[in-house]
Amino acid sequence: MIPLLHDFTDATVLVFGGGPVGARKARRFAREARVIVVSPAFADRDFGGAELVRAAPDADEITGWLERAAPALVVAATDDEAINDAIADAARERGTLINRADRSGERDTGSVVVPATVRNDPVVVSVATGGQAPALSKYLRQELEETLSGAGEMARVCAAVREELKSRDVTTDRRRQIVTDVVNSTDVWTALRTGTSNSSQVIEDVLAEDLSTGGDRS
Ligand SMILES: C[C@@]1(CC(=O)O)c2cc3[nH]c(cc4nc(cc5[nH]c(cc(n2)[C@H]1CCC(=O)O)[C@@](C)(CC(=O)O)[C@@H]5CCC(=O)O)C(CC(=O)O)=C4CCC(=O)O)c(CCC(=O)O)c3CC(=O)O
Ligand SMILES: NC(=O)C1=CN([C@@H]2O[C@H](COP(=O)(O)OP(=O)(O)OC[C@H]3O[C@@H](n4cnc5c(N)ncnc54)[C@H](O)[C@@H]3O)[C@@H](O)[C@H]2O)C=CC1
Repeated sequence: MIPLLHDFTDATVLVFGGGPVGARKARRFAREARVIVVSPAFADRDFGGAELVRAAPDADEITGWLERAAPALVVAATDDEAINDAIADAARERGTLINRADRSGERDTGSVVVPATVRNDPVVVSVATGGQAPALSKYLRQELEETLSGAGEMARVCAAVREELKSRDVTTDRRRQIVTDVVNSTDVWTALRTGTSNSSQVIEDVLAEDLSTGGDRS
């Protein structure tokens, strides 16, 4: 499987199953998509503001739900394997992406996996284990949270520095070198992580340094 980032803005995600797993998937997609969760019962969990629809569709009613909701992605998170099979079949029939929460290993066309994800916006890192050890994905996600601390700020610093240097009379090679130096600078990481210097201060310092070295460091 090959990881891709998918923009779900303005799209609908249809989740079947209102247990803890359905809730987790709903929360995940609700940060971007319109999420509808269909289930006869709902766990006392946070569904991320998703629309909850109380119903227990039979296998032959699933296609109707997909036609009405026209989702970009369907999540099968019920505890009924036959229903999950019907959901996967109906999604495949429509060419809709399908995530089965009760399967790992071999996957059919159009099926997708939800990886463990850590964000420090706009930076995002996802982990998967080929379905072999979701608990390991979760563990590594927790480990990565520390590594990613300050990475969002660092991304904003790099973007601002690149933008500003593009408008100055600086060669491409030199611009790339400066940005690479910033990313590799322990001092900048420490400043951003500890808050001793904020991103605008760091940007100012880096650009002042460029001016003072006359732009001929390449
Ligand atoms: C294939 C996949 C399909 C998919 O759901 O997309 C899948 C399938 C299954 N998960 C199962 C079990 C558990 N899943 C978790 C947790 C997570 N599972 C997630 C993803 C995935 N799970 C996809 C593969 C990702 C990969 O490749 O690693 C995460 C990363 C993302 C998310 O769901 O949001 C989220 C962590 C989020 C986080 O915290 O960061 C825990 C731990 C816990 O709940 O604390 C357990 C119990 C411990 C264990 O068993 O490992 C079972 C057995 C069910 C049973 O025994 O009946 C199946 C079915 C099977 O294996 O057949
Ligand atoms: N991918 C993952 O991370 C994990 C996946 N699983 C798998 O996911 C399944 C769901 O896990 P939980 O949420 O813990 O189970 P659960 O049993 O707590 O929840 C299942 C939900 O499906 C609903 N449901 C039953 N029939 C339905 C129908 N016809 N239409 C819509 N909803 C229906 C139930 O009312 C219940 O709310 C498990 O059976 C297991 O196979 C379990 C743990 C983790």
